[in-house]
Amino acid sequence: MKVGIVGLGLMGGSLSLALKKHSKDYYFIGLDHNELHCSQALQLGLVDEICTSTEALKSCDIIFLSIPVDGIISVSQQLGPLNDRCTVIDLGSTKEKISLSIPSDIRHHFVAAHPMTGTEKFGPTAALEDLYTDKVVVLCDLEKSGVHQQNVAKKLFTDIGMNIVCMDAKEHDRHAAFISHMPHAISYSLANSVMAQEDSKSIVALAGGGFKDMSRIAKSSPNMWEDIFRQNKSNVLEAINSFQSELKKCQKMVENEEWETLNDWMREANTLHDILD
Ligand SMILES: NC(=O)C1=CN([C@@H]2O[C@H](COP(=O)(O)OP(=O)(O)OC[C@H]3O[C@@H](n4cnc5c(N)ncnc54)[C@H](O)[C@@H]3O)[C@@H](O)[C@H]2O)C=CC1
Ligand SMILES: O=C(O)C(=O)Cc1ccc(O)cc1
Repeated sequence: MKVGIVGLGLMGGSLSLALKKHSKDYYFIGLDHNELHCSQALQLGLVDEICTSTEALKSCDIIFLSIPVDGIISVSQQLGPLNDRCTVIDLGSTKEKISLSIPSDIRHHFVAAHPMTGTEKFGPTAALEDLYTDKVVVLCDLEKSGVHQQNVAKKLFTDIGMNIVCMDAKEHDRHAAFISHMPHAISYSLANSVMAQEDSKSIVALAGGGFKDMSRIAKSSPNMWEDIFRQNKSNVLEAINSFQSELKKCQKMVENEEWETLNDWMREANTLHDILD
């Protein structure tokens, strides 16, 4: 089975490691516009071969697009005619613009997927063999994918231990804005607001677990997140608005010394972890 991976970073590299762990029958061809990432991917054994154009991927059974979400749209427009059995799977964090932008003559080759797992690290050296194990992958607008392509994607994600959830791309993007994209916007804001007030010495001396937990994802790739905020702009703005209104509530309760109301508001927030844990 020949597998092409466009984008040899955290997601593409981890996928290669997970598939290799599951079976020895895969041969990986990698494509990445960063030469250092290509040599690191070869060195780390993430790919067997590097190619320099999408033309060389046309003989692959499966092609993964694991590059930032605007890149996914441009590459999918350059792929051109594909052989009948080829399945193209994108791993982008947004789904609606991607699903709608794939040229209609090759739309059935595509499966729009979002693995709900990742880290704040990026590049080939961030790849992890178990990143996908026991995690959820959302498959979007699956009725637009060919039957063969649906089956290939479902089998592959199941083989690496993932649980599949299906929904339409529009619905996905709204959920993702609240549960994933807004938390990243908040973490970047937290990091910048603390750095604007505190010098690095005090941050190092005083940073406790809570601050470290909340600012971890502020280390995430700006290139990746710029594209996500652009593609999911209206949902992200709605999510930020709703967060701002909660923060304003907190501000007002402290300002007006409404301690009991504040206590109830925090008790309500505590119940999130009855759902998550
Ligand atoms: N980082 C995360 O936790 C998650 C990321 N995703 C999605 O997965 C995709 C990949 O993200 P990561 O692997 O984290 O990023 P990454 O930054 O670790 O890797 C991306 C790789 O693609 C290369 N690249 C970028 N544009 C390219 C292009 N046009 N042609 C060829 N190579 C190109 C970069 O040089 C880099 O090696 C993104 O669409 C992201 O939204 C999805 C779930 C989680
Ligand atoms: O590092 C974390 O906790 C993340 O939340 C990573 C992440 C980033 C982007 C996604 O689309 C999904 C997961």
